[in-house]
Amino acid sequence: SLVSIGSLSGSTATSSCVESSSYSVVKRVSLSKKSLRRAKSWHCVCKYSVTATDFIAEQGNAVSLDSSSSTIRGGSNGDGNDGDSEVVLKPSPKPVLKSKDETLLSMNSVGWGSSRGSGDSDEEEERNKVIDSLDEVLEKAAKLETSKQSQVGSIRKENGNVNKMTPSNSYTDSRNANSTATAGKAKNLRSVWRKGDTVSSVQRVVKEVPKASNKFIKDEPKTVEGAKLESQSSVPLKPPQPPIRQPKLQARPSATPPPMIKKPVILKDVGAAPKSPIKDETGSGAAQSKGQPILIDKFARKKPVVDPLIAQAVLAPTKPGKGPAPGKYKDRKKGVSLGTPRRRMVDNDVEIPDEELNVSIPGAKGMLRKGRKWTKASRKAAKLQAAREAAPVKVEILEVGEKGMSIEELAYNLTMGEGEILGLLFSKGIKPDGVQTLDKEMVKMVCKEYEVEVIDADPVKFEEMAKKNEILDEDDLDKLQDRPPVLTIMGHVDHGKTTLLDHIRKSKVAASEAGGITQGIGAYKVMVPVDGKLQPCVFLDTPGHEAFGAMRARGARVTDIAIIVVAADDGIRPQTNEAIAHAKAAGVPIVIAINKIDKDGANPERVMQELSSIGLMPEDWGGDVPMVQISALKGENIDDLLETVMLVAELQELKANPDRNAKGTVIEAGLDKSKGPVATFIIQNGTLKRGDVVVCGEAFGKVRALFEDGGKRVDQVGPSIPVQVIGLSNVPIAGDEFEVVASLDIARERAEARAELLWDERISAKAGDGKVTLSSLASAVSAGKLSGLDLHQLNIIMKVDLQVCAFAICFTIPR
Ligand SMILES: Nc1nc2c(ncn2[C@@H]2O[C@H](COP(=O)(O)OP(=O)(O)OP(=O)(O)O)[C@@H](O)[C@H]2O)c(=O)[nH]1
Repeated sequence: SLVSIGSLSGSTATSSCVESSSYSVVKRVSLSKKSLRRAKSWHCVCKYSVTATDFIAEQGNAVSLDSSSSTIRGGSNGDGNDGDSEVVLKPSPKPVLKSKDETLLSMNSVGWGSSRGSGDSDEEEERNKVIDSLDEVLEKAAKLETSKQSQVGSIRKENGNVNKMTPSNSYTDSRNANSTATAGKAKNLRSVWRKGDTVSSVQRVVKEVPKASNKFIKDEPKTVEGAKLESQSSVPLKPPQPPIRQPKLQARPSATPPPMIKKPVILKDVGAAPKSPIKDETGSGAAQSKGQPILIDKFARKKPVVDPLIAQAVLAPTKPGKGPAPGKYKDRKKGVSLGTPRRRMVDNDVEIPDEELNVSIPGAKGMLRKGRKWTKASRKAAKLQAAREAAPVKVEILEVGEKGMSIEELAYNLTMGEGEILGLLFSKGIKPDGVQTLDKEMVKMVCKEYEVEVIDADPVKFEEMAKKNEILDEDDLDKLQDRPPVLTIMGHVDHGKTTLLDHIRKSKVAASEAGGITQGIGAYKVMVPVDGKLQPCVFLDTPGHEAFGAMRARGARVTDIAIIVVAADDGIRPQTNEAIAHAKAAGVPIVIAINKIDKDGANPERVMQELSSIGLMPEDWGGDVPMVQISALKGENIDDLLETVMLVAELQELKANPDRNAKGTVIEAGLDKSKGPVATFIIQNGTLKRGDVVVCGEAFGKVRALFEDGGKRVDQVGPSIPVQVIGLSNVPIAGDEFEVVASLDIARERAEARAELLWDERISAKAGDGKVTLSSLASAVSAGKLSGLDLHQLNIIMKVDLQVCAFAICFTIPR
């Protein structure tokens, strides 16, 4: 009997063994598909063999089976339905378990012997495909075995039945012999698989398979399989590579993918040692025949290969003795010796510490007790250094408070001895025996002798500035809105402040002032063009006369930016310094307006030099103080000044909460014949409305009317806007803070409490004034007002139109 397995694509059968009946055989085979499938259900062995055949048929190939001796007709399957189909099948032989070697031997020698003898290449190709299909059969068998043990038992049982059913059939043709061998091989492989040693069997089975059957593995380098085999056989597999690499490592699928056999995914052991090329070749064929998806790290070969000798040299610890001795060389930057801790004591090389380098000690080298000598020298040097650093520096501007200054402190600031100051006082006819503290006027007199400028430094102003910052409450923080800036114009008298404001307001205030001197704070809301857009801002005009220092201080407290006007033909004058001191004390930015540049004798450069000498460095010279040269009379550069001021204001990020009760500061107050008590408020937060109940100092009342600076009556005013208020019980004090309260009772209660507090302060102040001290006497003498202790006091009642006028005359409030 002969079995011919060939490539019968389509209806062409090329088999030398069945030449005469090739067509009929093909027909039979095509008819036998169903029968073969049925045969699968007969018994296990038959199933295995038929499945292989069936698989080949499904692949579009026809298997010609011919037998001259024994033929099983389709009607013998037992169901009797396939009587018309002529199935040529040899019953499966009784399975005989063979050893692996026997199975393989039979497969190689017997199973393929006939086809080899034919020498037909088509037969070989067909044979290879059959081998692949057999592998598929093995895989399916293994699946069945492992998934359902119960089915395995039944299958075994069926095998026995099948064997019993066909005991008389003789297996003479080679096809059946091949089927038997395949079935035996399947069992052998299955048993081997169970043992876990899949490598050896798989390797041997695939060894003979041509490479054409597995195209997708062709491209893989042979070294990969070698590595795989070695890792399989001897080295345990490493954990699988991260899944990210897998898509890159998989081989590209071919146009007609070969049947894939599910095998354990084998990853290349990247870290494994390179394999010998001999193993690679054998292993490659095995892998290809299996059709296993082999994951290869394509980048493994690109990894730098380190020469073991070099690696050993790098990793080896440095040999001691070849490098420099520890501590031999020093780190130049740190001056610390490498490898050894820093030593304080010196050796013969004399390592001198930095702090001792300035001291020269003769004969230090080689001395036995050098450490002590150096220590004493360093102490001496440190003392000298400290003395140099502690040396007083003569001040050019001295801030003096209302309480004056002690002789010791004044002597320190003027870098002279106390005796020199006392001598000066004696020379002036003042005998300050036992006097420890000089009042403000005496300090001014002494400083004038030594050409030191004295400015007021009232700590109360700082406290009030702190109060100013407390204008905003926590509740306002999330309701803040932009508010117009409040700009205060300050400077020495007649330097052109009012003229400047007149030009900005297009008004003639300066011409109407009594004596040409400003006597109060004028508050004006002005619309200033900024980038072609009018923006509101508020100007406060303060008096420049010496008598109105309180006015300037008050203006500085409520302002956001101080504009200091300095006449270019006059330079810095006392009230210029005072205004600068107020602005600094208030912590507001300063903009310098160098005015009257149109006048003959104007020297703006000199003014800038003077300003820089007192700490106001012009921006043009690299400083941070903006200085604009203007002519208020002719209107030169006024726009530049306004632009600069608004830019500074923008940086201030001025905010307020208009949606709350108003609070602010009284900047001016008086008694009008027709209106009664009037006060000018500047709103610093919230909105003041007509009908609000306000309290400011000892005064309180309900707001009956509100007037803007132009005299226009309004119902309410917002933040930063100055407004004249009518309806107060009496005239408040300029500088008092005001706020809106809920009711008149609350306002009255607060006002009475405030009045009691002021009364106590007044009594204590009068008691202090009644004491005649040596200091006050000396001050009076130095002022040239009095001589001797026989003082005559004259009470005077002044009638003034504005409260500030009384301030200017008396310097203090005559309560
Ligand atoms: N040539 C010239 N004269 C000016 C200029 N600015 C002001 N003046 C004159 O200087 C004089 C004083 O000007 P005011 O504006 O009153 O000076 P002030 O600083 O306001 O004076 P007080 O308010 O009293 O401190 C006036 O006669 C002005 O005409 C200017 O730019 N050029």
